[in-house]
Amino acid sequence: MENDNAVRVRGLVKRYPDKVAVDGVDLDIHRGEVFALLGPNGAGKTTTTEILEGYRRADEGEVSVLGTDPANGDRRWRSRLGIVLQTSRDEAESTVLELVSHYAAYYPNPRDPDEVIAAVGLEEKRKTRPRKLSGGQRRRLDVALGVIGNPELLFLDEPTTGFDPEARRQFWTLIENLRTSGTTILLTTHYLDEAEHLADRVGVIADGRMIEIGTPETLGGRGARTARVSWSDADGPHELRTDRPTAEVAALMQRFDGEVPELEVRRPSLEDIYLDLIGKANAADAAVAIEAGAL
Ligand SMILES: Nc1ncnc2c1ncn2[C@@H]1O[C@H](COP(=O)(O)OP(=O)(O)OP(=O)(O)O)[C@@H](O)[C@H]1O
Repeated sequence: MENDNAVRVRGLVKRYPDKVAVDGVDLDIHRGEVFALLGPNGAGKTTTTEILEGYRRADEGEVSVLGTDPANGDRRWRSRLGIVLQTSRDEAESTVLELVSHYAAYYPNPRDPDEVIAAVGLEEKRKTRPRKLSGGQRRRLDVALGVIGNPELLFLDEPTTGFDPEARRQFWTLIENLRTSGTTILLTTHYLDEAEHLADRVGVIADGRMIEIGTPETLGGRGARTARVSWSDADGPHELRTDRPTAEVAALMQRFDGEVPELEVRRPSLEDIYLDLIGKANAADAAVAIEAGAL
């Protein structure tokens, strides 16, 4: 029987000749959640997801995706996945509608091509050939092809790279709708606001290792970190750190007898926390290298 997790990974290792790309990763992705994998360039995100998708073989570890080891995944198993790769395909001579319909025919239980095209905001481009689409529109087409098979688990590798802000917001709505309909989603992204907006949980990977997994609100102790209250007066800008920002703001209001100039209350953003985690991981690696006499 399949367990409750869409993805279960234990001790995953992948070595390339001159690099350990994935170095003992553990990961659970619950059914129905949006999980964002974050990490700097070269951290091992794509390698990890490609192993989950069955495109690469693990060297060590246990991997289960929808109850199956991807190394043994058959066509039926594959039809339950949706995959949106980083680089888009270039099917030259079909229109958007023809292409999406063509992909639909590969799946036992596809979505309606017109509905999917509308959901990604390409209705007006139904009759257009992909090479005539803008970069952002092509990405939407990629997403349409990824979801046409009505996947239980959708892999999205940097899906909104090249999107304008409006397209990104529309895409987020699409993902939220997929999540509502029960699709499990593994997202890799370099946009921390995207992870914050979409993900139930995020995992931060650096140099092949999973440094931390948590919700966007609590990662790296974020929820417990102190707030910064800043304002200005005749002496210039001021800032203080406090666990009781409301009381500080109330005191400032009294002092200024109303409006506090340039008042701002700020808690660490997910980006602050992420950079902190990555910085600590780099520092730990450097310390190990010094100890080993490598630096
Ligand atoms: N086919 C390969 N042969 C050799 N080394 C590889 C291969 N694919 C990836 N690597 C190396 O493995 C490491 C992890 O790469 P990976 O593509 O998984 O990182 P990533 O986190 O997805 O990065 P990005 O954010 O840039 O997409 C990198 O150092 C990369 O150079």
